[in-house]
Amino acid sequence: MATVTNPLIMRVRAALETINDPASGRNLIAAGAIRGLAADDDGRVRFTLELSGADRQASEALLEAAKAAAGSVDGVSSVSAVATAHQAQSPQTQKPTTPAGAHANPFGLKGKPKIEAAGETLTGVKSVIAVASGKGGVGKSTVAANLAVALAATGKRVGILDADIYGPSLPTLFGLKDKPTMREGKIVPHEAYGVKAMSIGWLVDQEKAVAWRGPMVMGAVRQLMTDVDWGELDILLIDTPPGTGDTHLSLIQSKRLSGAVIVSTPQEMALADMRRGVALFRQTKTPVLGIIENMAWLEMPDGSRQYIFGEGGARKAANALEAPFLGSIPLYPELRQASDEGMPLAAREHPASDSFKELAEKIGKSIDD
Ligand SMILES: Nc1ncnc2c1ncn2[C@@H]1O[C@H](COP(=O)(O)OP(=O)(O)OP(=O)(O)O)[C@@H](O)[C@H]1O
Repeated sequence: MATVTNPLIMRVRAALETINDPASGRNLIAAGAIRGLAADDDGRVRFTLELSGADRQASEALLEAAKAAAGSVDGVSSVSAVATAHQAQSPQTQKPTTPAGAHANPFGLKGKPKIEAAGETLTGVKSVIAVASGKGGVGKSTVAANLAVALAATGKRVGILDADIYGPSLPTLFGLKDKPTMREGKIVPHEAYGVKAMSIGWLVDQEKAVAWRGPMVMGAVRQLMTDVDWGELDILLIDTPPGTGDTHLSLIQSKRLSGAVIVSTPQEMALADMRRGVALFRQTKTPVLGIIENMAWLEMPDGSRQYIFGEGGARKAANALEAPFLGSIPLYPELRQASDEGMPLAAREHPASDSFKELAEKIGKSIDD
């Protein structure tokens, strides 16, 4: 294999390495799916995405993700790419109800109901909103859980689905340890703090989940969207794993996302990853409802602010991306403590609750408009 020395191409390759090919379980570069990658002096990048185990819908989603990843690289002015997918199954033999590349029953549920076709899922749910972050550990799950509680307090019927397969935190954040029950072949979500709550952590043994590859992850996400009895909801928040991977692709493929909210700290490293997330959602025509800055500052006893991760970075990045800036959540030791104790701070009196309430009102309004 020829050695790549063009720095722009090397950066694009690195970006493409963050996208997984669910069929092979390897990243697009390692899977050899990227062919003819080239860039000219003006930063115009082109490549062909060659997939052998994906159907048209899956390859379209992967193509969009690959274009978004390449397009988010510094120095890239445009991306031109096409997919040449070979059908994994012929149209006659392909089952229309399970997307190609997705494992049909990763939880091994007994009496597993039929996975419905995309478009028929979550019929009682008005808006499905993904909560995403480019980087891990920025407080995405904490924000999602508290936002759900704050949204419920505004009178909306709210559900939260913790789809962070490799690090589910909702059981801890809501203090719910018991597995959910089944009713008429559907999983019944827990109810806590006025919110219907479901976590992949209740269904999957964490030690096994770390070894899950793309098809299992995609199947799990599909099942969580279709096999949970959400009933009638105004908003379903989906807490996704950090980065842009199989979970995001499954959600995009389901065509049920009404929008995405992106959480970031003001730190430049987190913002760079956040831009990639924004690019993915935009390229797949998922509206970015806005950006939330978490851990924005630490309030000192004298009332001054310490900007531990830098000042105002997420607001500036949101402006540059022309995405709505929804607001900032400071660093509150009580927020961490309440999360560890399984009692979301948004359910109590605290300045953080006011911040979550403001965010909830903005998000509620953006989906009502
Ligand atoms: N504003 C905040 N103030 C204080 N602590 C916070 C704040 N936001 C999050 N935390 C704490 O930071 C840690 C990481 O938060 P969290 O698990 O929500 O991040 P995440 O982005 O969802 O992580 P992952 O990458 O594992 O999905 C937790 O201990 C949480 O309690």
